[in-house]
Amino acid sequence: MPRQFFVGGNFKMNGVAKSITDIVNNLNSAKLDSETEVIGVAAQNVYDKPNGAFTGEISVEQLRDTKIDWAVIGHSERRVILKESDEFIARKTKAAIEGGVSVILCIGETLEEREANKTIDVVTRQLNAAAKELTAEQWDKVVIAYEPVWAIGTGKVATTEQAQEVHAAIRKWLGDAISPKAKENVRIIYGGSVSEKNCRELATQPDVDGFLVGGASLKPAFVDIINARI
Ligand SMILES: O=C(CO)COP(=O)(O)O
Repeated sequence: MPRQFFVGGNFKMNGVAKSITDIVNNLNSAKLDSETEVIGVAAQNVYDKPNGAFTGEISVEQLRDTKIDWAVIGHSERRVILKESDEFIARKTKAAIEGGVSVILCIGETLEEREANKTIDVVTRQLNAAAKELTAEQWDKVVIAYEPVWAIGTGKVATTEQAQEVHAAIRKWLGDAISPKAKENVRIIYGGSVSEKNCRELATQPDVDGFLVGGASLKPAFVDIINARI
């Protein structure tokens, strides 16, 4: 079975009731590619402990209770601004999956790391941390989002070759470190300045299984990105 194309919108800390209602109404009235999985509502974070005195955090159980069954974990804005470590992100990923919440696990290198030819080392380190916590079967509940930090919110998108090269390396890692099944089935999506202009070409790449869209997900053009394959 081919991997189902997967598109998520990451609104980040943007929007108020009126603007989000407009976005949702636009999506509901648009004709969306029925072969693309567009996730409903996802959390942008979750804590690794089940409950307790952790002011400001949200638990997996609380997400499930509000019918949220996806969480974005490890976004570079949390790694960089909130100083979340690979290990903490891995523990949160495990807690989410064990509690029944699927995870969009974000990884990616900074510009400095890319220029030092460390891209594959960095994404492998980030993935290895998650692999320490998860069983091979639990990777069924993970979508990996490769988001080069230098491409996020900058308008500087990775070229199709740059994206495919890293996605292929991640897929190889899945085979070597997890299982042949994970290599075949885990979706690897790209994020970083995806727009209605560049999405079609990126979507032609064999290991680009979808997108995680920031700024453009707040605009009507998000529909064109969801429909990148038609
Ligand atoms: O961070 C992103 C998605 O998680 C990407 O953001 P932009 O699409 O705004 O570059």
